[in-house]
Amino acid sequence: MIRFDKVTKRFGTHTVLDSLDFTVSSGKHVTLIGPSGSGKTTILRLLMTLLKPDEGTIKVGGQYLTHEEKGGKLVPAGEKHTREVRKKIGMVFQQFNLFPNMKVLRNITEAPVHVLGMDKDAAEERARELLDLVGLTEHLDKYPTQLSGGQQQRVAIARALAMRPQVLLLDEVTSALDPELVAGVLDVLRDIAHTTDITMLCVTHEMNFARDISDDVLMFDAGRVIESGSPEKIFTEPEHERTREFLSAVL
Ligand SMILES: Nc1ncnc2c1ncn2[C@@H]1O[C@H](COP(=O)(O)OP(=O)(O)OP(=O)(O)O)[C@@H](O)[C@H]1O
Repeated sequence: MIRFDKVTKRFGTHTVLDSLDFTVSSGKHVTLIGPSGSGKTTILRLLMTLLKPDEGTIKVGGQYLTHEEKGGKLVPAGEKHTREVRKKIGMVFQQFNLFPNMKVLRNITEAPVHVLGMDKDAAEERARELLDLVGLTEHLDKYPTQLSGGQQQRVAIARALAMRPQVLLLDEVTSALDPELVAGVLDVLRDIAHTTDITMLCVTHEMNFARDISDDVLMFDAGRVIESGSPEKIFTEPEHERTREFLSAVL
């Protein structure tokens, strides 16, 4: 579902991703862990097309994201092509990023109606289902500021799902929350992971979160995946010295 093929990303002379290869199969929940500044968020920003790779290709759902095939050749993608492929991806950010001037229900229906051209009633029906899924049915008529951080993040999850993405990117989604609100958000994500066939790629510093929802954990260091495997393997029997050092610092 996601394929990075020899992706290099530089900021000036700093090579953040160094000929990076990795894949996330359809329906899998994969977590990226690794030291701060190692390039995890850069991977998500590339997928959101907020950044472009300097070298290499990225595929989502079998289609090139930043390139397209024309006359048998691979050329940089036009905006229309990128927008189409990008629609397969939803993202939840650390800082919820809800529209402050819109009530909860409208936060969720806005993009389906105005970007996908969905019928307003159908979008509202779907939004109500999603609010039920994230446990916020009784809050649909409130503004974001009337909700706790955990509730706002659950709205942000519903909003991302309203676009019916095939892939959900989660960037440090619990790190801006007070500790007592983390569990509610994790429960919702666990539920989504277990009851839908959505592909998930998560970046997190919370190892319990990684353990809870991942099929696979990718340990990332100096722009490359240095080790990958099931959460049990990575957390209990890491093979690589850098993984052991990293885990002993964070666990
Ligand atoms: N727009 C940018 N311009 C210049 N340098 C950048 C930019 N974005 C990221 N970087 C640098 O790229 C490196 C990787 O950043 P990134 O945010 O991807 O790391 P990370 O692994 O997600 O870190 P953290 O765990 O702290 O969020 C860092 O050294 C960062 O300073």
